[in-house]
Amino acid sequence: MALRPVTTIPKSCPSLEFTRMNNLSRGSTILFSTDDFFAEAENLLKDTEAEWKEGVYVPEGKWMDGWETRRKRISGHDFCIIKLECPSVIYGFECDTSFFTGNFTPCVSIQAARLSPSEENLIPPRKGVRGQAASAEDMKKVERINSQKWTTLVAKTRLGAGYSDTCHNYMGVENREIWTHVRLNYFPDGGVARLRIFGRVEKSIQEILSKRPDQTGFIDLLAMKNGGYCIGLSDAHYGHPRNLILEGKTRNLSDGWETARKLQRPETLAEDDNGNLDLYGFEWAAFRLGVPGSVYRVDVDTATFKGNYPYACKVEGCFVNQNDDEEIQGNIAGIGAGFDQCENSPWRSLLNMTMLEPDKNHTFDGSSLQKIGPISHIRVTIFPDGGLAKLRIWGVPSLLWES
Ligand SMILES: NC(=O)NC(NC(N)=O)C(=O)[O-]
Repeated sequence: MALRPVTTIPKSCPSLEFTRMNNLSRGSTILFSTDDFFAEAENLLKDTEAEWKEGVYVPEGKWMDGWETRRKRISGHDFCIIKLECPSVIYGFECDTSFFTGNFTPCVSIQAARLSPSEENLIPPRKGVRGQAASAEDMKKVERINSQKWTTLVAKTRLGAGYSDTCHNYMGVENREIWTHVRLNYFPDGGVARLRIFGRVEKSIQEILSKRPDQTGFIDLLAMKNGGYCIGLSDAHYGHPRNLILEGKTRNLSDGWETARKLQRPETLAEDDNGNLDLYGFEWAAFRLGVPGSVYRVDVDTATFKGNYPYACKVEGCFVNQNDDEEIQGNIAGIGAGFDQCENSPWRSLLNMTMLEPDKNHTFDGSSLQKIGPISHIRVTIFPDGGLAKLRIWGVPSLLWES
């Protein structure tokens, strides 16, 4: 069956907000917390939405899905230290207080540091057990980290209670330095359900090349762990496109990018006399590659998308000189998305519109890919809607060509 594109007016690019970026809490670890009395700090980093369990109590009190400390009866305040999986630039945070209504932390501040392994070793081994608090001795050890190492990214800020309209508590960050650790300070105590750390991994090209997983010598130029991140999208109703660039196997639909069904779609689908199916729209997501390079293979994986895989997809690339300029990225992300080619669009087709199958990794290389030279950004468009599990852009960093 042939594909017959219909023209749809491209949606405008959503504003370039930090919440579109990777959630760096995935893969991060709690190294220390002053107090885990009601619920352990590890809950802050879970990649699932916070839950409420009506009527469930544990020996310490009400079961809560977050990090909740006891009501302080001594001086001081609670804090925890988080180790990021990779050195990263942080663009913003979300302190999600879901379900903490009478016990949320009234104020937080957030700091970050770039700690050497010997500085990290000053932090005592974590126990992380509900009902316990750090000993005075462990507190002293942590305080040996020079306080000058901690840069305040978010000054003391009041939080909203954990009701659906006030729980999000988004906080932007201007500083673009590279960090290895984050410190969340509660003033003075209480609970937060999730701390989402939005940003991008920053690794040297040498480090990226030293971990080439693929026999062919290609690296995934787009992978989150190599520095790729989302710069714009049309829809993320059930799953965010940042999931496409995560490492590892897809467990279920929540690990992928999934859009809503198109509510304005026709009541019945029709084929014309030549057997062409009328499509009725598209959705797109654009990314900056972690490393600019030439692409040799593209994997489009629909794993676990069985009744909701897209009918077809296409992949485009472009090369932008100032490839980390946030304003430029915001401007190019949605240009000419869908079927239309705008005159001023920098995007070139890498993989022309191709039909997809359910629950399958599709590999495209050789003559299925257009030769468009080195690129710094990638955009995937799906027709008309649905979801993808993973997108892998295998290639050779352009720096290799230059040296
Ligand atoms: N009902 C409560 O939530 N009480 C306490 N918290 C827990 N988790 O029991 C508290 O005082 O913050």
